[in-house]
Amino acid sequence: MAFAPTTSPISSKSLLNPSKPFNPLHRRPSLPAFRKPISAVHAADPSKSSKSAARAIPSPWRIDGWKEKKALQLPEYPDAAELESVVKTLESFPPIVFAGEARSLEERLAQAAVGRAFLLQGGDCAESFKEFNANNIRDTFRVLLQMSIVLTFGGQMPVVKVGRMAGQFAKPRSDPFEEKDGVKLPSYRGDNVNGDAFDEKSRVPDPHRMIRAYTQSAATLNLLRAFATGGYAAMQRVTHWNLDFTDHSEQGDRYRELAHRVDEALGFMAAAGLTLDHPIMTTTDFWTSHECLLLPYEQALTREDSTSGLYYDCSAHMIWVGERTRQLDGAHVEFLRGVANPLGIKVSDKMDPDELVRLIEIINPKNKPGRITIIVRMGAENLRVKLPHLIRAVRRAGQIVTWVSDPMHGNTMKAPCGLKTRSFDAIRNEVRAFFDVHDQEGSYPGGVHLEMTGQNVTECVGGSKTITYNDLSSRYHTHCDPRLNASQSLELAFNIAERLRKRRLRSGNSLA
Ligand SMILES: O=C[C@H](O)[C@H](O)COP(=O)(O)O
Ligand SMILES: C=C(OP(=O)(O)O)C(=O)O
Ligand SMILES: [Mn+2]
Repeated sequence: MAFAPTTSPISSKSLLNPSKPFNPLHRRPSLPAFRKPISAVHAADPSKSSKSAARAIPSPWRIDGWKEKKALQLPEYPDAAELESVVKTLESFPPIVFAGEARSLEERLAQAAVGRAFLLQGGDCAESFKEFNANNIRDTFRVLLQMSIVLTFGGQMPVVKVGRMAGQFAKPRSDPFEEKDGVKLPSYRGDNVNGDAFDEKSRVPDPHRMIRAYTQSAATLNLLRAFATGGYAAMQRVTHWNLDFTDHSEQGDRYRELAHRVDEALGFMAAAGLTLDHPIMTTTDFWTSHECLLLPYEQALTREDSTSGLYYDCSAHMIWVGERTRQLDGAHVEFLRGVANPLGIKVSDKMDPDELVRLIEIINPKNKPGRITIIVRMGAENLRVKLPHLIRAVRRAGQIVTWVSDPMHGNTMKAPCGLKTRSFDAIRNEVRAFFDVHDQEGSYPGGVHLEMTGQNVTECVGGSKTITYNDLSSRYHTHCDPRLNASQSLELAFNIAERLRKRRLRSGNSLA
């Protein structure tokens, strides 16, 4: 349970000494044994090239070893001493999450890898300092709860809820500069780095922003924990989670109908004498995640876990490497291979199957189930062509991964008004293609990764409460990419639930 007390406290020794060298291959014998590491298999196979054998013996990992590699998308801070002092301050702060929580998420993701659970990962493209308030946090949490009920009902399997929340503050950009009316300035890179106002001062990277991001993440997680365990998320409140503006809409009605069915089932269970006040019914599991981009911040929050001897990036339960920073010999991959959190890898149509296998081998040499989630984001058409090759290569290599669809980032376009948008139809089509390919390949669609909000924004076009290009500017609040609003998110959840239901009926499979 993510928000239950951890069984593996962080040692004070490690808090004082976060930079002790550590080799991820030297794990404690008490850890569960998994399959033979793939690197070991390769090393023992004389037919493998010496290049492959060399890959099998990675150099020992150090917490700051990434600094010796090429790092893309990192800001250049004007004052190195100021950066150093902020990093020192962050190192002295408590971790935001505990290692034990990350481990329990990894176990859940291992279930999703084999079709026994489904990941629902969602939240803002970029959290912001300006929009930091309780209502925003509550509304996104609430729509995720609603979606998870819809998905649980369709799939009849546990839904693993992970927010792009409490730390999603740093953004990679396609262009290092932004130009407006003949003025050229460095691009906005997320509130953890610089400001989004279009003036020279705002765009200068400021390390002190990392302190603000840390405190906002801690406060956000505190409220999420309170909602998750303090009664708000109790199953008996399933009919209360409707958002005001979905009250009189198609998606609101569909949700209400389903919530009443759940409510009736709870009534039946209570009448039959089953206790509904067990924590399973009164609390929920919720984890946090963000892109592991701003390495000085991530390093500063990385601590050695005294129980396992492993290093965890305690800025979030799960972190992922972005499409733009996943180079095999790059700084981000170097950092990630040494932290024991469950990790995501974003994958576009540019990913070559062999490269994916090598990347997985680098960051999961022990082939630990649940450690690697492949987040596919390439648009429906590309996906139908490319994903089968990726699935086959990974399967051939014997690697265990959780396949997840991000139907957002391969579908970004410019509306005639100049705003970035995404069409609901294109998003739905990519999810559909993702399920079709897994049906065809006999593999498992393990989850979805969405940019979404509980607010009634107008950022993506389409959906049953149709948003047109003309509507975009009325409530376009995102700080980076366009998000699904609450109604569009629910609508997509109903679509996905239907696919999960069909798979379940076809396989005659139930978890019971
Ligand atoms: O969120 C993802 C990326 O940071 C984003 O898609 C980049 O957007 P850009 O192409 O406007 O830089
Ligand atoms: C930057 C992101 O995605 P990608 O790396 O897939 O472009 C993101 O998830 O916001
Ligand atoms: Mn994005």
